Amino acid sequence: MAGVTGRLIRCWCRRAVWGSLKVPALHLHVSKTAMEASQEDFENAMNQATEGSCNTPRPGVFDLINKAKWEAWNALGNLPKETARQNYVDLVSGLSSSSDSSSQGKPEADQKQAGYKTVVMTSEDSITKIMLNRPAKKNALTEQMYQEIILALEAASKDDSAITVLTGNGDYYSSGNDLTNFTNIPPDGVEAKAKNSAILLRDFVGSFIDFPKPLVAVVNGPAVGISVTILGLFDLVYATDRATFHTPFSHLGQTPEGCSSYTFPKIMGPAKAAEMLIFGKKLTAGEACAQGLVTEVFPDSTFQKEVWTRLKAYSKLPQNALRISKQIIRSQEKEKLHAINAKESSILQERWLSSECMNAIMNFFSQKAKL
Ligand SMILES: CCCCC/C=C/CC(=O)SCCNC(=O)CCNC(=O)[C@H](O)C(C)(C)COP(=O)(O)OP(=O)(O)OC[C@H]1O[C@@H](n2cnc3c(N)ncnc32)[C@H](O)[C@@H]1OP(=O)(O)O
Repeated sequence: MAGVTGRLIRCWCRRAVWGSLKVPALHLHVSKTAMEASQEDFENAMNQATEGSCNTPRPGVFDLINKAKWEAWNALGNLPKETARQNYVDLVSGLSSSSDSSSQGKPEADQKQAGYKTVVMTSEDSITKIMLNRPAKKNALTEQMYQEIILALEAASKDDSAITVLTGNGDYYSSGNDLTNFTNIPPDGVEAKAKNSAILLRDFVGSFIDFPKPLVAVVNGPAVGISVTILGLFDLVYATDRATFHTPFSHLGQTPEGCSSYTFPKIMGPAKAAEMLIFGKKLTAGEACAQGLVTEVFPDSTFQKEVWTRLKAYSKLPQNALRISKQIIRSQEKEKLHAINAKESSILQERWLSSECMNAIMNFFSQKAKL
């Protein structure tokens, strides 16, 4: 903790608390089919799609395993970001359909998809589950996690599942943005960092706005910050009675994102939305349900069983009808949501450079101030 605090104070002296966001050109050549691809192929494709072309020093001659991995990643060369992402998604989607055909007679088989480091993506019973997987850090969202969730949603949108679920591993759903995202200064400066983070935020929220199938949040515990705001973009939100919903933006010198400046007043009315988004009132699961943010609350002891039984039944409904109904509803205001997302992201880009925001983050790390 002393190291983190010292680093933050040094950053503060330089008027910044930002981390180095990797926004390199992304490169990937995928020539194998999904069935031919190995775990290492998936890892290299994922590296390429999230981190860009090989950017680490070549391992020493005796480090045989890492040297082989490095050479495979390096061999992928240079491709534009969008191509790298698309190639990764094609590889993963291909795996999903080939696995489905090869596992006929074993329809219950849980198809775990390779390559992700911060989320676990599985498909079973026509449901694709994306599970946030940093339980020791309360599933706080790192930059890599935002990027992997974007990729996972893109893959889920193309696989043959009927429903997609986002949930968390461990006692938290998510503690929101990982505050260490703000701790290192990149060589190109704090303003560039803020700009790149705003782009990542806009892309992340945009992938929820555009998601074409029914999207369900299985809120397995407390939720904070952006993990709460994006709930307004889900089709169903099931919560354990242990969950709480907290958007402490003013406490952090920040402002609402995830389209919540629009969706929350619409869902719960302006007064209740203001209490959450401006004054940081934390809601219990029951309160969030009464205000329309949560669809239904379940006792923690039976939460997983009841929710998955419900979702399995829903996933048997005709898939095209599910998808088309979702799209009719979303199409009413998709453009508006994108405009709101862009505006919220651009306002946050400014807020992240403010002394209010920097002080709040330093406070968290130096004093271990809890929300
Ligand atoms: C691309 C950028 C996009 C940005 C989009 C913007 C989004 C805005 C937001 O999301 S605002 C919300 C930000 N979140 C917070 O401020 C939460 C901060 N965390 C806490 O207050 C607490 O950790 C807690 C209340 C969530 C949980 O408290 P508890 O006592 O139960 O647990 P610990 O504090 O001991 O947590 C265990 C370890 O996890 C680390 N951790 C938890 N949350 C975060 C986080 N958001 N960022 C960074 N680290 C987090 C915590 O520091 C502990 O680590 P340690 O074991 O190494 O000490």
